[in-house]
Amino acid sequence: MGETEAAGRARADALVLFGITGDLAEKMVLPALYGLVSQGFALGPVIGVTRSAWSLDRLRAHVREAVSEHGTVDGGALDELLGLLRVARVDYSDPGSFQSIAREAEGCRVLAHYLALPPDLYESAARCLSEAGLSENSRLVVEKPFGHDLESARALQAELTKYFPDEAIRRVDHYLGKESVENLLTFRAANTMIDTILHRNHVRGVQLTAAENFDVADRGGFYDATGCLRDVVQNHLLQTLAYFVMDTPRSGSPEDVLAERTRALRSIRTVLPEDYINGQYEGYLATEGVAPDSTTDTYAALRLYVDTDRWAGVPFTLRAGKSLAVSATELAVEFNRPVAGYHHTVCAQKAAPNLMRLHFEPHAGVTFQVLARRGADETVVDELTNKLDFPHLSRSRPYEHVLAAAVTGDPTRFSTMEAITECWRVVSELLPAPFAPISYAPGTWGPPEAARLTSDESWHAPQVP
Ligand SMILES: NC(=O)C1=CN([C@@H]2O[C@H](COP(=O)(O)OP(=O)(O)OC[C@H]3O[C@@H](n4cnc5c(N)ncnc54)[C@H](OP(=O)(O)O)[C@@H]3O)[C@@H](O)[C@H]2O)C=CC1
Ligand SMILES: O=C1O[C@H](COP(=O)(O)O)[C@@H](O)[C@H](O)[C@H]1O
Repeated sequence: MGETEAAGRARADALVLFGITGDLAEKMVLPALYGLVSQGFALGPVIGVTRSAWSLDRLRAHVREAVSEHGTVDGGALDELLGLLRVARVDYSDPGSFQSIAREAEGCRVLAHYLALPPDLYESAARCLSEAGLSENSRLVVEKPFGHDLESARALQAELTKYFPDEAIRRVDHYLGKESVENLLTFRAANTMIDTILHRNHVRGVQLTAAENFDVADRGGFYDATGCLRDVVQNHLLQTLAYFVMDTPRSGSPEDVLAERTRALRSIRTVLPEDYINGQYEGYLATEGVAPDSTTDTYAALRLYVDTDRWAGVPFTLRAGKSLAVSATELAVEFNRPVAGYHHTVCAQKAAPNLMRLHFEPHAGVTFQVLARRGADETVVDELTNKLDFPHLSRSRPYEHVLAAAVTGDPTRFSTMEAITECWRVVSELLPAPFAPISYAPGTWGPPEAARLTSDESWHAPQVP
């Protein structure tokens, strides 16, 4: 292992948390740190970095409140987390001020710097860390989004690698921390009967839906500059798809998993504008922080193809959106219909196709939908479904995995630069949006026009209990 690689992989003695006072920290990062401590994860000091003159007591009160808001709290674990906290005050225009971090991290050898900051601060934070001598032997973890398009992602990478080697940079995509998403690979690789039929010879189409039944709420400013395609499709959905279509890696080593996942992304064809539908829910323009004439997408649907021997020619349709009918994430595999001409398949040809639905949220599991003869009349079939729950996968909290990996150095649960480059490339023809979004009513499934992207002019609505 070379020196920089060792630095990129070494376990961090301390977590340096930029943006500890912010929204993401409050909603995700702090509850996840509590979760890790309560599970016995060996977490070192957590150095909260802020521009404000927060005392340690104030930070502890903030963390206590953030953690308590997210469910029942075990006093012992919370006290343990509060005991790990330290606070450092910085000024992003003064690299010298970053010595405050060095003082709090005294005695620590490897630092994991987690930037839960607005993305336009990544570069100055990385530069100040470097100038303060805090980049050596350390890791830089940056939140999403990584760039706004292919060009800006490359520019950001060029800036960050001036201060941290690529091996020491981790780019967060919390879907890579979801066990139900990782299970796509396990489920296929471990079940040969399933893996065998997941092939262009048997599959008519695949649909991936990530629906949310709530609106952009108080994130109008962020969302209006981002839109649905950039917010969840370019990253979360493409990474999920990669887990589904990738070849089984030779081993579970980070090198092998990352190489196959990236190879899968590379094999996704760039999406053409005619294979894209964008939408905007009615009422979006009245959201605080949204431009009155905004054309930002709150819904995106697209059709793409995966150019591998296994998947060539199979249409994959992806859709995501806010203010839709339900909140659910699901991947539905639609199998070929039976051949025509046999009396016992006449009804079956018109019935629903065989489906395998892989549920990620709200409850992980798999549902099989098959046909069986109804009774005396051999030509009549019924649709039967059977669901297997994966309750242990539903309980997973992705930020716990992301933070644990930030500390341990495991790169598997992050996006590589190559993967990010491929993801931006896949949607590059859709940025900026080639047409204005189609309006849709909140609580529906988005623009009906998107049905034309699917193999049968209809989407399989995700199943929710
Ligand atoms: N919020 C969310 O739900 C999600 C957020 N993300 C990503 O996480 C990151 C953080 O997001 P979020 O927590 O919402 O961001 P916030 O706007 O809440 O900002 C986080 C912290 O950054 C510091 N900060 C904010 N603005 C400035 C500024 N102009 N100059 C210097 N410091 C500033 C503040 O800390 P202080 O003043 O204490 O220094 C603030 O508490 C972003 O990259 C975002 O894209 C990703 C997924 C979801
Ligand atoms: O990154 C984001 O993801 C969430 C959806 O995440 P999930 O784990 O709840 O599926 C999305 O709501 C948000 O807009 C986006 O920024």
